[in-house]
Amino acid sequence: MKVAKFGGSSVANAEQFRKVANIVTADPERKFVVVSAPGKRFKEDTKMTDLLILLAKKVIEEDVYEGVLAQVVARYDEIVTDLGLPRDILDVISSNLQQIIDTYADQPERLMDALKASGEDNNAKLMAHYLRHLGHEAHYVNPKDAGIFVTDEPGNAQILPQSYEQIAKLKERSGILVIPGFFGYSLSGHVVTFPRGGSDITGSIIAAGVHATLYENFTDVDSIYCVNPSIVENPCQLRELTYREMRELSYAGFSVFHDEALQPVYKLGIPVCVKNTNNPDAPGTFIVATRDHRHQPVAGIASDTGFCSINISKYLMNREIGFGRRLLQILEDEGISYEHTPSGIDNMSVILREEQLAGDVERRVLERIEKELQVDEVSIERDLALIMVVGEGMERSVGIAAKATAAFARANINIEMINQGSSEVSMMFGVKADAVERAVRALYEVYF
Ligand SMILES: Nc1ncnc2c1ncn2[C@@H]1O[C@H](COP(=O)(O)OP(=O)(O)O)[C@@H](O)[C@H]1O
Ligand SMILES: N[C@@H](CC(=O)OP(=O)(O)O)C(=O)O
Repeated sequence: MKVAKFGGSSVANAEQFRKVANIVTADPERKFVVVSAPGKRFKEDTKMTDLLILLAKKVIEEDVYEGVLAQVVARYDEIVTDLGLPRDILDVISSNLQQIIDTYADQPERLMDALKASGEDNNAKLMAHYLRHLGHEAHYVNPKDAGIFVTDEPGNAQILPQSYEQIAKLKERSGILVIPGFFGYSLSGHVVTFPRGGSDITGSIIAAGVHATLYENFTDVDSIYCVNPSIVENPCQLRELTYREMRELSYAGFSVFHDEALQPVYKLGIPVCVKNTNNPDAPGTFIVATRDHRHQPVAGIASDTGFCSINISKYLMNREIGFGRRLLQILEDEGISYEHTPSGIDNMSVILREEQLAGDVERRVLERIEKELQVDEVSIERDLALIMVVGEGMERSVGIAAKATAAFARANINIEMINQGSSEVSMMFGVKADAVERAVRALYEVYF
């Protein structure tokens, strides 16, 4: 049995719904279908989730929200009308949205999560309805009914391990089961969403729970490419990636698959296949436990912007036992997570996402570092981008770093920092954000 997850672009309008129905019904193994909320229909379009976030903000700020609510319903109306489904479904959707607004008007976090989740919830109801309309046995399954129980962290849920036992029972149900992605329920019964892009996580949870033979992740590209296709035109397609490579690449910027979505499946060795809804005959990319990396030690190059580096120097830092711990404790006290900590004998840098230093946080952190650690100097370097070169074969290949540094030199790009983890599956380069695309292209030239 397979789990097929369809991303927002795959369910953005009626034409996409038809493609999904064709794909699902073409293979009787595709029993579990996970859907996202409608995504963008064209480049400048707004994703349903973003529309729902705007709606929640308007309600929270006690602003006029009816116009945005009407836009949300209009998107479903377009799908219902084009598919020729009965219009009373739209009344159910409208009253469901109004009920969420009325119930949680004075609980902003709950309202935000419930409205965000409604995007996938209503879309899953529509998809099940459409499959039945075509004559197939299909059922909408609410995540509570499926057994998806999560931590109570609004917008940042994590699956609770006890969920899997109940999810396994889905196998006993008949027909195609359509499950909304992106959210679960806390043990106290509240809707809680995963981080953005989290429908991939739902698909993986269901795949692990039912011990699927394959988790198919349908999106809008033929495969995972070795670099982001918006940076390099027509880059090489990857046939296979390992779980470790994909985890590193998605964390570092390959937004095609959520970086937290591999955790449920990798322990069970369930393969993931990323495929194109618009071209389902293309073989796609398989994410598996091992691959033959002899001919291609580097699997991919990912990049992301929005980082900064807190640079600290103190003479004889190397003699001060506990310096690193006390520095990281300051960040922990502020709830800040960090990415890397490159260090020298008398200096240490902490690289983190810039947005975490918003408001008063930056001043507090810098003051505490100066006062409590008695440093000689502390400064912040902004507008950094991180580039991650990833590949299982890098560990056994000589000259990978040399190729990168030579490529940067030829392109006249200054490397702000270099870091390599002990697993040697990845190598990180920090550059100024305005040079990142040139840097990725330069690396692509030498590795592929
Ligand atoms: N290395 C990569 N390979 C393929 N796609 C990538 C890569 N990096 C970024 N992407 C982007 O990811 C997009 C698909 O992810 P997403 O927009 O989340 O799709 P969905 O709507 O199916 O959830 C692609 O259209 C592409 O622009
Ligand atoms: N709709 C949610 C969850 C999701 O996974 O969407 P998509 O499959 O379109 O990335 C979001 O936009 O974050």
